[in-house]
Amino acid sequence: MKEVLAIGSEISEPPLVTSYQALLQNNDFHSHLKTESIVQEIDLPMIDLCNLQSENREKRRLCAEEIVKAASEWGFFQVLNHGISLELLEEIKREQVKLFRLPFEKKVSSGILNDSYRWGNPAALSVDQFSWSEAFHVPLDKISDEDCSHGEFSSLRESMKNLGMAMSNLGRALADVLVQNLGYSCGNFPKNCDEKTCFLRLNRYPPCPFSRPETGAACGLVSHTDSDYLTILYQDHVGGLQVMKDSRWVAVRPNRNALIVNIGDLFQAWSNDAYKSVEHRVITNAKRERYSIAYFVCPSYDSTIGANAQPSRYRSFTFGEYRKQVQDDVKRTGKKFGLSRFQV
Ligand SMILES: O=C(O)CCC(=O)C(=O)O
Ligand SMILES: [Fe+2]
Repeated sequence: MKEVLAIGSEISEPPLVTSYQALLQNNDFHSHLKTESIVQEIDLPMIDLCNLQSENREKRRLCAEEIVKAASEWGFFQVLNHGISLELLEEIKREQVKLFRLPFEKKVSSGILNDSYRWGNPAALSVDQFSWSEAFHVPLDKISDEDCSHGEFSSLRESMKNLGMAMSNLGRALADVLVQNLGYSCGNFPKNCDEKTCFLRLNRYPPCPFSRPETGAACGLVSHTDSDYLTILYQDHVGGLQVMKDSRWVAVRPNRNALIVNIGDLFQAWSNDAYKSVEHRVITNAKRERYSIAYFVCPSYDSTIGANAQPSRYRSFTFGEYRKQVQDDVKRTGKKFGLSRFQV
């Protein structure tokens, strides 16, 4: 496969084929493609959030019950009437397309969006750790930085700011429901989550010539759980997100009116496993590129995350310790061990 990247080149694709050359030449890759089973497409539980604001107490109670049930049984759900306009979501998608069409060289080296461009998976040691994607990963407070404006991208900055604010409100409303359900007051949770610690990630999954979606190969984003409290995701119409349900992968049918919400590791620990942080991954498409945007609710690194209920299934740890353990594990083994490292 041809993938030449000359200095000063205008090519916008990251050199994924070149970076995975050794893995692609390995026979394992082709046997891996054959071993996965067919993945069924499903609709995630759908929750209409207009009932959360209802004057009718019973409607509010039922809506909260649906959120709690989905967070406990699936760890993933979709929300409608989430308070973020379709216009804003479509606008950010247009801006995202423009951003990723920049030449690769520029994305890597011009410091755009807080110098947060990442691509592929440098830690990949085998085919199942293969990541066919590129992303910008920006803390909310850096969106407004001068560095992030970059002339032609001032409209991107504006829509990211608006989206960050709207997603932060939505995240808080959902966290309130989940916290109250466990009998705690919602005022101080999630603790120490603010503009410095929460971030937006703009994802792009280039078309992948090795894609076999019917068998679940190859990965745009390897199987993982999110290392945060809560994630809110907007995906385009292409599809590719898969979620682990009852020990099987299921493919999430895209819905342009809905946002996807998932529980992260920190909420699972905090809730003493009442809510589930579930493995998910993204499968590439052979012909079409895919875009998504994720908002991650994270606390400051010195925040302590412990389970509240006793006996606690987790020892108390800071978010900083958690991140470091995850990074060390990934570097050493190519895999994230996550919460299992902190179980008592
Ligand atoms: O792009 C997607 O659908 C999922 C992204 C995701 O899981 C993540 O960024 O952690
Ligand atoms: Fe994720």
